[in-house]
Amino acid sequence: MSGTSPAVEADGLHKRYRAKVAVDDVSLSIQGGEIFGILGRNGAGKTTTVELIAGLRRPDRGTVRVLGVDAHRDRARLRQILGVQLQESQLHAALTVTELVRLYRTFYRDPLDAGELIESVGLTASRGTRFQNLSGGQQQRLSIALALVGRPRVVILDELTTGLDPEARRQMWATVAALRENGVTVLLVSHAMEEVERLCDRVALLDAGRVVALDSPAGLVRRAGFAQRVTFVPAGPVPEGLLEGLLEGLGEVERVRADGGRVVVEGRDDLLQAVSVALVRAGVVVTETRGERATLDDAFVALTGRHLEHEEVR
Ligand SMILES: Nc1ncnc2c1ncn2[C@@H]1O[C@H](COP(=O)(O)OP(=O)(O)OP(=O)(O)O)[C@@H](O)[C@H]1O
Repeated sequence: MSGTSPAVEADGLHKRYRAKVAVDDVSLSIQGGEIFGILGRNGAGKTTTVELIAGLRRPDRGTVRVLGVDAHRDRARLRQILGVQLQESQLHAALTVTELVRLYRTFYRDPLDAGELIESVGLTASRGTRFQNLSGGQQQRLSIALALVGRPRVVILDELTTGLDPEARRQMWATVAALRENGVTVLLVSHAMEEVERLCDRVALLDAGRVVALDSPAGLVRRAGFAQRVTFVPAGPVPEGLLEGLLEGLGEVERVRADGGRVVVEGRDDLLQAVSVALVRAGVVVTETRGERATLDDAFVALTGRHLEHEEVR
């Protein structure tokens, strides 16, 4: 591969399941050594997109090249350069960690050493444990190990931290960051914006099968249209329009709106300080004051009118 040709080039991908268009004209160009994220709501078409890139599904239209290899015409060569960890991998439940790694080693010409690989994902102490008896986090780590066993130059990881506790999630992020250090290109599918913001060099936001924006995480967050947000609840009744009038006069404020009982102020710079001082000076008592940066979710709302993550009932 020359230094400038992309590691993954997907062009005009389209996939329909009967009446449902899952992927609608998706084109992506991923550079070597990038951690590239695909972020979207449940059902946005993320998994279908990466299955098309991995050569596991045939597109109705469009082409995929991974390091120059046609993903649909040359599956045998693709398998040697691409590692794939998909959601809910179907592994032989009765085999142990070591047995599974040994089995997968036989699929590749120049596989990694079994013991070193198991060590690198922190499973040495569990190497004799059957897959079905591993914790969720251990199963995830094993599935990453199996995606890496053939020394792939490109790796696809789909929802790698879903269902993991915070500690296991952080370990997984460290594993992915280490892949980039070794020059591996990573295509990371997620609906968790924190994960994508931390790890990815660039992100494609997918909605209803289409790429609605593609940029660095910071570049995407700028699409939110504001940098800071302050919310608070007035302690008592406030005459209508008073707060809006007071706050809209501040240089840092871009927008003020009511959201139920809360007041939401969007703007920039040290918004929290500016708003707090103005409220104190005007003698308005407030509670539950919170200042936060704009996130990828705010950008997603600005682009699509909907939130990224479902409002799940907890
Ligand atoms: N095998 C299939 N047959 C029919 N419809 C499918 C099939 N696989 C996916 N779909 C539909 O296609 C759309 C895209 O699904 P896909 O799994 O690619 O989305 P996703 O963004 O990965 O979602 P999730 O985050 O829930 O995994 C969804 O509406 C889904 O219901």
